[in-house]
Amino acid sequence: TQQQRSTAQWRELDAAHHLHPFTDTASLNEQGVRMITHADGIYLWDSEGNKITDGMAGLWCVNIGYGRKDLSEVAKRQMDELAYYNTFFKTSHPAVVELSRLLAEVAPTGFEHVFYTNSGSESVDTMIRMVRRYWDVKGKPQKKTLIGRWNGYHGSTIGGASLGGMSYMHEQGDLPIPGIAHIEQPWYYKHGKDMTPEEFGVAAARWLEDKILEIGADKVAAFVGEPIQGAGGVIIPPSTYWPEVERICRKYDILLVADEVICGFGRTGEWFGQQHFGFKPDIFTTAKGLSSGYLPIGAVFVGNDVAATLAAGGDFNHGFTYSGHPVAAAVAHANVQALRDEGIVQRVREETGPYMQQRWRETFSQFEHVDDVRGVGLIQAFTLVKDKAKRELFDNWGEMGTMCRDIFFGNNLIMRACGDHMVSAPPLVISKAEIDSMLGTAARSVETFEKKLRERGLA
Ligand SMILES: Cc1ncc(COP(=O)(O)O)c(CNc2cccc(C(=O)O)c2)c1O
Repeated sequence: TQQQRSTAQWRELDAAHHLHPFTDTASLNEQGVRMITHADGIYLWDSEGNKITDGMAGLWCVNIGYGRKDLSEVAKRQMDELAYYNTFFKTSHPAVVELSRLLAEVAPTGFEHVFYTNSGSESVDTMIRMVRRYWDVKGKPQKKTLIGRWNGYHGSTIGGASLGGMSYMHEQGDLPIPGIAHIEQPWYYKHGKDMTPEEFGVAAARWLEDKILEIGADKVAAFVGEPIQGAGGVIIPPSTYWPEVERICRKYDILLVADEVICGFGRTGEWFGQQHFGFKPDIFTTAKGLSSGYLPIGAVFVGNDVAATLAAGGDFNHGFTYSGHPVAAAVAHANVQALRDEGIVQRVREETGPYMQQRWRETFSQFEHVDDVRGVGLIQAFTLVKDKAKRELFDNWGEMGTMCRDIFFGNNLIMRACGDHMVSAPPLVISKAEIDSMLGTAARSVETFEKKLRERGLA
């Protein structure tokens, strides 16, 4: 078993040797990390024995919940049988075949083919290369540009970070790469002005048409978007947005790609977010809930006509050592099978999702500095605002979110601050009683936050 150390010793060694993602290392090392040592269901425990409610399912990924010994048993059995072999050079293995069959079953109709990666970013980079290859094979090699949204998130590889619309990422590494464009995000609360949500949804989709005409449809390869923008702060487009986006993509003959890394595998109550919004992409990218984070694995679901076109093009010169890794594939198979056969996705759609959405709105609509209370299935958020009546946001975007997030964390409830949006995406196995308990803690935390605002004369 693991070497037992004091929290202080863990912290010291971590500070000495471990570089964390998306972190200001110097400031982190001043405060020291929180050592998470165990987890079960929707709960984490830290090295000081504190029990923490994980309102974020890790990083939006532990859909099946923590502590599933059946998954660790599958991992051990597969590792003992075949710990690794590759899927290059005309070889395959039972684990990846069984996973591929299962994924074709749970996928929306028209998706029979899956390409494997190790992460969401690698799924996005794979998609970028597939999309450009598709148009080469179609004899339109000048169709290269992919359009994403500002404040969209598609990962941290060169391609994913370029396609994403986080400018603070573009500034580091001279991104975006050539052939990437962005349009404004469908954030009704900020851009909706005097339009109804339905009118705004169409208007926001038309921004895509404007961009296509600006670039030239003959140069545009694809439009890429998350059904609901996750890391951008749970930006839920009006119902009219995605059908209008799809219509525009068909009109100008550009591929439509859904990034389902967060929305996939039951998060919205449907298997995939595209089904909640009623649109059909040509390709979609996944990771996270595919294995519930138990092992790193991603998958690109390739629509039948894109798959046929790629196949007609002979060698597709792309792939990874661990594409279809046997242990990751076996665990993903067990995870997806459980999400389906234990009725977990169905329960989100029919029971716990509706319950969370009702209780979430009841809990947060009462606060003076909370607005745009929103959510679908088990992904939900609200925005911290300066003046609700005027729909006025706070200055210094993100400062209030950080302060509020720290209050939550101090109450042993993990939520995520994306700017001044407070967001939550708990494991899909959360019960109604656990929802009530989580929201009780959350309400107390927001009360403390508003008290702090008044003390600082900000409210
Ligand atoms: C829509 C989407 N696409 C791609 C990725 C990249 O996946 P990988 O990280 O596995 O390469 C993501 C990942 N999303 C993500 C990753 C890490 C942190 C947070 C956060 O909200 O704090 C969000 C994502 O949300």
